[in-house]
Parts: sequence; C-alpha cells; structure tokens
Amino acid sequence: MDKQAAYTLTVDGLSVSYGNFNAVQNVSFNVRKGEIFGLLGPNGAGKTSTLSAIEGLLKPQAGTIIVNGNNTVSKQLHARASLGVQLQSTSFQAELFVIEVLQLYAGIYGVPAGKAELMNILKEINLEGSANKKFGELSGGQQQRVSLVIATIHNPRLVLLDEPTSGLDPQSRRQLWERIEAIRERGHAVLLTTHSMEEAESVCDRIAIIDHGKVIAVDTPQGMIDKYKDDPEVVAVSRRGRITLEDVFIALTGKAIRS
Ligand SMILES: Nc1ncnc2c1ncn2[C@@H]1O[C@H](COP(=O)(O)OP(=O)(O)OP(=O)(O)O)[C@@H](O)[C@H]1O
Repeated sequence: MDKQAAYTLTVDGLSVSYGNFNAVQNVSFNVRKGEIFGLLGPNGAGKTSTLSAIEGLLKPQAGTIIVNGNNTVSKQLHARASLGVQLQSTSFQAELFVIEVLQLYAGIYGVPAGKAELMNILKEINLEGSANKKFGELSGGQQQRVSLVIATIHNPRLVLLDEPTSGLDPQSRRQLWERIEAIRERGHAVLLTTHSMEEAESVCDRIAIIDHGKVIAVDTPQGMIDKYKDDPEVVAVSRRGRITLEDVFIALTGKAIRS
C-alpha cells in the first residue's frame, strides 16, 4: 500500500487568514485509516479554523487537503461525501421532533433508513424515549449525543468532532468515547479537538499540539510524555509527582492564559 492510501486525511502546508491575521500557518499532519487523532491547543490556537478548512467552510490561503483520496478543492463533492461533521446543536431546528431531525439528516445524506432503523439509532444513545420530544427540549448533553449520531449516520470515512465531550456528564462522555472507538474499529478515522488532556490520553492514538497557528509537536500521547518527561520546564510545571500529558502541554504552550 502506498503511503497516501494509508491516510484518510492529509493536510499539507495549510494556511488560513482572516483579513491580515494568520490564524493557521503552514500546518501539516496526516490522519491514518483507523486512527483517532486529536488536535490540542490553547484557546485561539487555530483548531476550529483548521477543521473549517477541512470541511470546506473556509478557503485556505495556501496548502492542500486530501480527504479519502479527494482534494477538497478539485474534488470538493467527493471529499465532502467522505466526511461526517458534528454540528453545533444550535444548527438544528429546535421545533422539530428528535425523530424528525434524524429523518431529515438521513434524507440529506441519502441513507435509506426507515422509522424502525432510526428508532434503533436513538436506542443506541438511550434516547428512544425522546423520539417525540422537540429537539429544543433536550438537555445540552442529549442534543450533543444526537448531533454525533447524525455526524456518523452515513458511515463516513472521516469524522470531524470539535470538542465533542465538552458539557457531557461522565456517563455520556464514556459512551461517546466508545462510539468514537467503534468508528476506529470500522477502519474509519476521527479527527477531534479537545481541551481535555485526560480525553486525549484515553482515546487518541496520536495528537498534534498546535499553538499560535503552528503545529509544535505530533506524537502518540505516551510518546510525547516520554520525549519531554525530563525537560526541566515540564518537570517544573508537574503537580503530581509523575509527568502527565497536561504537564507537557503546559510546558510547550506556556502558562499564560490566552487573550
Ligand atoms: N471569523 C473570524 N474572523 C476573524 N478572526 C477569527 C475568526 N474566527 C477565528 N478567528 C481568530 O483566529 C484565531 C484562531 O481561532 P480558532 O477558532 O481556530 O481557535 P481554536 O483553537 O479553535 O480556539 P478555542 O479553543 O478557543 O475554540 C483566533 O485568534 C480567533 O480570534
């Protein structure tokens, strides 16, 4: 297998600007088939801008993005069809019943699922009892569970998740990790952003740390800990006597809170 075929996503030399401001600068990384890849970075680092460029919502100033073999510019529709994106819950119509939201998106993605199959999907996320509630009546975490199943309803090769577990209770977060791992088991890939170092260590096969629009490290979570564990700055920020991914992250990106 050639190298390119092993990758579900290739981002090469990506730059994104808003006016004169360069939010993403020459960012490159690959996500392999069957891999959960985490993009970590402080507030404003450029994570969402990177995801938006991969989704095709932002036009990059420079760089190439290949999704499942399709260039996002020259083969935009093919690239888009290989992608599942978790939408913010505010993107859904609050007045629709939950089952109708699923019906709507199954239709948009051309998934031939009848009511019984959609009810099964709701059962998987323990929301079968809410099928006839309005979407806007679900709690934030329940809405998030629905938005994840919608992102994966067409079985896409690459799923993009922007802070998928923020606001979820521990039970829902564990269930979501399991659903993300099930995507990997199908040989499909996940690119997620998170501020939870625990989440990155628990579910990500590899991570990239991005800061001020640039990738500063790419490795497995353990590989990153091993590489930096003796670095004096990492040791200095360590709080618990053993080096964690959070210690490495803070030492690499600095202690200052971002404006
Ligand atoms: N539409 C926009 N117009 C102008 N600047 C923007 C726009 N969207 C993002 N930015 C800026 O680009 C930078 C990167 O933002 P981005 O949302 O990609 O960061 P992020 O890493 O996702 O941050 P967070 O962790 O806070 O979600 C920030 O400085 C932000 O202010």
